[in-house]
Amino acid sequence: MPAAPSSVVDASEVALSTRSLSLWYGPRQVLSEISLDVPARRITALIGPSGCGKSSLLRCLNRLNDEIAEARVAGGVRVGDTDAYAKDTLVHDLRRRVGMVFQKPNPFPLSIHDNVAYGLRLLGVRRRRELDERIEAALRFAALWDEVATRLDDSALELSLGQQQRLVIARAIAVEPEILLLDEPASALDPAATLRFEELLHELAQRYTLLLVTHNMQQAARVSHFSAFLHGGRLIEFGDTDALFTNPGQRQTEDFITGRYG
Ligand SMILES: Nc1ncnc2c1ncn2[C@@H]1O[C@H](COP(=O)(O)OP(=O)(O)OP(=O)(O)O)[C@@H](O)[C@H]1O
Repeated sequence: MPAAPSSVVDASEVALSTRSLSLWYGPRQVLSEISLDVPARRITALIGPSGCGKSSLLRCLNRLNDEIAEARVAGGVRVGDTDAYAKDTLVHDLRRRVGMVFQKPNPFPLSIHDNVAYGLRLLGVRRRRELDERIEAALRFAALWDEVATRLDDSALELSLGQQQRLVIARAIAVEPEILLLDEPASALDPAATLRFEELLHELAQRYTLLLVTHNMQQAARVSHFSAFLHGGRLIEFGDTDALFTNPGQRQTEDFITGRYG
């Protein structure tokens, strides 16, 4: 694939890339020719006004838009060496490699243990000991183990929202993804849980590539290494977060981050 015009990183560090990615819902085009290289093991924030296509872009990356009958995609998405839209790409494998966390925590109505075991069992992990070890490792990495170790058989729905969001992260990382797509994952959390969650994002970025949609500019500036600004379904600017926030290259970016619109 040719290099993205907005490329800011060495190709060896790219975990996921899009080339001229466009998306339509029926006749309406909502993404136009997006070419983006997402750096590996870094946090990239996707920012932009409501309706600019941030969630739609995330859903193209693990092919969740396949579930929307009228959605049509053009252009390319690569995850590592895999062409996400190739005929022989297995969608369930792609979604294991590219996990997703939504705004509202969505634990299954199962026990805490079985939520994290879910994907592992689908992968064929059956032995109790291996399951338990991997569940503990995932819960520890998601900074939830200490709070749930003695109540793994309780319903996940009894956890607080902040705990549920960390459980969903544990569920996602238990199957060893490469990339986590996070769609406003902290917006339902209170300020203390949000701070805690942001610390967790930093921990996660040591091992995984994170792509984070956020409406909160302070959060984008605080937690992300790179930022991509979308407007009207187009990628307007992509770069190092500090540089983009202090010295935006485009007028539209400046207007957005200074709160002049959106
Ligand atoms: N399933 C769908 N069918 C048709 N149109 C859709 C669908 N989902 C989103 N859209 C439209 O696509 C455009 C982009 O929406 P999207 O949710 O991706 O934007 P966003 O930047 O994530 O917005 P927000 O910040 O408000 O969450 C919007 O105009 C929206 O109405």
